[in-house]
Amino acid sequence: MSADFMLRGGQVVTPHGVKRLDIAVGGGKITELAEEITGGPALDASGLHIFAGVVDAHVHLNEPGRTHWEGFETGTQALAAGGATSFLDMPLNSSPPVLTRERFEEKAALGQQKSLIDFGLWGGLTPLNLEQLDELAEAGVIGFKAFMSHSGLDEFPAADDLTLYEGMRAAKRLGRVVATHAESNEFTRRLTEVARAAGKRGVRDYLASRPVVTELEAVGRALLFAHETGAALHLVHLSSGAAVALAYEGKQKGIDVTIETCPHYLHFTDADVERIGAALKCAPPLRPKAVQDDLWRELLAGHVDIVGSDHSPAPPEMKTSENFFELWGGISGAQSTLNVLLAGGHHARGLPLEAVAALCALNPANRFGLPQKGRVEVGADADFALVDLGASFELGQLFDRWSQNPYRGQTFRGQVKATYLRGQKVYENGQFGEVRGQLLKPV
Ligand SMILES: NC(=O)N[C@H]1NC(=O)NC1=O
Ligand SMILES: [Zn+2]
Ligand SMILES: [Zn+2]
Repeated sequence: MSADFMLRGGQVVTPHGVKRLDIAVGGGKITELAEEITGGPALDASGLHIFAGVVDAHVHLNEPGRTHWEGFETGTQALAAGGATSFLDMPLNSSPPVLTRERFEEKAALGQQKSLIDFGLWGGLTPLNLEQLDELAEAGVIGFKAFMSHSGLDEFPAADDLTLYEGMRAAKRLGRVVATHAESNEFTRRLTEVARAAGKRGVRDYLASRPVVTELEAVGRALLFAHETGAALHLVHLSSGAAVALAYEGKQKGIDVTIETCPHYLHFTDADVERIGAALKCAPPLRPKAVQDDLWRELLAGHVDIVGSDHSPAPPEMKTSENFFELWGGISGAQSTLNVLLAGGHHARGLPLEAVAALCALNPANRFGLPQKGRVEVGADADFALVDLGASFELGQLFDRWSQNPYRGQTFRGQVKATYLRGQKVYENGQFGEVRGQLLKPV
């Protein structure tokens, strides 16, 4: 196929290392990678690193039903500005949540109208919809998301043990992954009740109501069920090095498990929650520095598979209260995953660039059945994030729905200059292209 254009002169971050390569793009795909490709037209990428577009496996865009919290338009602008070319949307906090084929089709249609980048949809696994998992798989969900503790929304109830176990049996049969929010319901609910009954309402009281042991207990149980059912398990947003270590032990014993953490656990600590407040409330909560150090150690050892943003904004009135327990739990981070991995990972801790690319692009694409995504290789989609690796900057221009973004004003080294989706420019210098995303189904 003749090329539509070339990207010339860039340092290309391939799964096999960083190389000075030219890239030819034709029909939205990468058609050739070579040290020198002649012909034109060409874009000059000299001085830049070319990463595969980020595949953000964990995003809440809340449309339909809670578009005013965050929707496809602003949410995907933020993602694209952060170098993402695809994302996997969670079945909540859109309302009603994606528990049936009908809700899947509804959200898929909205995304195809409004999303700037490609997207897949998670379906829910709750006690309400065990009977609908087959139709969701047939419709094309990436996998099934279950909460092991209260989700924050009564319309998406937590999966009790039997629901989770039966859900995993079904997922195994259907060839889909089960993703779990792993915090113990028993533990977190009781600790919350006791604290609130005693009139506690501060940041430290909230943090103390969700200690690491509540995460470890749930991770252990999810691993047990995955072991017993043979299901593929994806542990979302692990917040502690100990939880990663426990899950990695399970993986080494042969459990089919992947391990996710989020940029906020890598970039912020409990001390930041005290300083910044509501914008950093999340569950599981941010941890002390020593726990964060453990988490980085696990990540640098290669025990973390995926870094996803868990972007989950809410309107300011839900992020404003004298009582920290009453605030919405969820962090706005769609735009800054690469920044955190490049500054905190590559520059500060020596994380190789191909490991950065694996964590936020290649590994999620592989895990969730998207072989055309997440890699700069011939035949893959021409999805790129063009990065000025040496540029230090203050993150000021944020495109997500609300201003309560804890990354505002943070300084990073490693800046996304432009993003290409299937060969089309979707973002450059604060401006967005006319591109529209397509629905991704796992193969
Ligand atoms: N419902 C929802 O978005 N919950 C997310 N927010 C958060 O802080 N943790 C979550 O799981
Ligand atoms: Zn969660
Ligand atoms: Zn989430």
